[in-house]
Amino acid sequence: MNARDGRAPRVARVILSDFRSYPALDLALSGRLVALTGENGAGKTNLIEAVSLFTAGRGLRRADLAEMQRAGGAGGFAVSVAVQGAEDEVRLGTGIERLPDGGLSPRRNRIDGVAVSSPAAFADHLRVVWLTPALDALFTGAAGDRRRFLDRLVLALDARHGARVSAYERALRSRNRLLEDPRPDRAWLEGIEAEAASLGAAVAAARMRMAGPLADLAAGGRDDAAAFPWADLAIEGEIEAIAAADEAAAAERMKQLLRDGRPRDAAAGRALAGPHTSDVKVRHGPKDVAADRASTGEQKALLVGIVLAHARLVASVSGLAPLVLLDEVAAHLDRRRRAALYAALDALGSQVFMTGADPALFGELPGGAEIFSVASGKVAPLG
Ligand SMILES: Nc1ncnc2c1ncn2[C@@H]1O[C@H](COP(=O)(O)OP(=O)(O)OP(=O)(O)O)[C@@H](O)[C@H]1O
Repeated sequence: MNARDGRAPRVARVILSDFRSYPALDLALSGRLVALTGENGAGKTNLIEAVSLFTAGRGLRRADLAEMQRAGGAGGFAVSVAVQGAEDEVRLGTGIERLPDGGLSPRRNRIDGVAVSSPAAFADHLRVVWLTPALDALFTGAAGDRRRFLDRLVLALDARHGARVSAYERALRSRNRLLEDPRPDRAWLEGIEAEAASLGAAVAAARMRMAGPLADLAAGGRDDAAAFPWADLAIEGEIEAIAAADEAAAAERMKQLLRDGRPRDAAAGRALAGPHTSDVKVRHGPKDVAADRASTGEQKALLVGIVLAHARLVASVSGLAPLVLLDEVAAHLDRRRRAALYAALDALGSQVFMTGADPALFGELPGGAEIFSVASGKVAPLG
């Protein structure tokens, strides 16, 4: 599906109150390409982090909410966005409040002023995908970071995935605690292992449901394939491999792994097998990207390729062309790749927020793009 044929919601206004470096901001946006420029520490990432909160999870820094309240502010913070959809505008709000006893409220989320229990509800109105410098080490860093990245890709499609992963990890922890007892209650142990097994199989199946179509979509001729080649994400996990064909069989296998692994896991204090230990092997053509020592710019181009394919997948599955947040991406691409990126983003139909210290990075942006300068908690059009 061409994203332009579907719904392509656009953030038309961002209002921040006591969010990180912003005491108060009310920013109107008229376009689909938004570039934020300004010196290091100016607040560019803070602004796109605020927008990233309108997804399931904790946003693009994965920070604690308490950390987001402005230092020196009254306590708490509020972020809201006006999202212009195909027919109407909807106001999404999130934040934490300072309570009379001095503590902080739980996160409060609202859609058009009506409370919703979880940020997952925002997915009906807005999907958001992002690429940040934290992902620069994705190919060469720890397996846990690749798993989290994979789960984030799934989460943008299926807002329940976060709860599924947390429930699986909780079940494993309960089972591991039971194993600390030399004579654990057998029925209880089997019950909790069965629960962990079915949750683990569901996590694995959700990953595979995302990875297959992502690869298919990336393989299907992209104009930008020369600039942003496809990096194949091969999930290396036994349970995932089984779950791809049969989730019930994966749950059975996982149950068996837990049962057989009891002595070993008890000694280790953790479960040594299952989808929480899977890895993602990233290949570019016949090459293993980690072992191949691709340059920083080449790795960035591969990451952009993944994000573009993911944005297209989110658009085709959800019917909503996602908002794309690209933090400090442009600076790491050569001129040819920058031009290809801007053309690809323009064709995608998504709204895009980009950051970069140097306004010259955004020189090739198509007409209609808005470039802002960010400084000391203020955002003003450049020009
Ligand atoms: N809770 C907070 N309260 C007040 N200020 C904060 C808070 N959290 C972060 N900041 C400030 O925000 C600034 C960082 O902003 P941000 O990361 O958005 O910068 P940036 O413009 O993206 O810079 P760079 O180009 O270096 O990435 C820092 O000066 C930091 O002290």
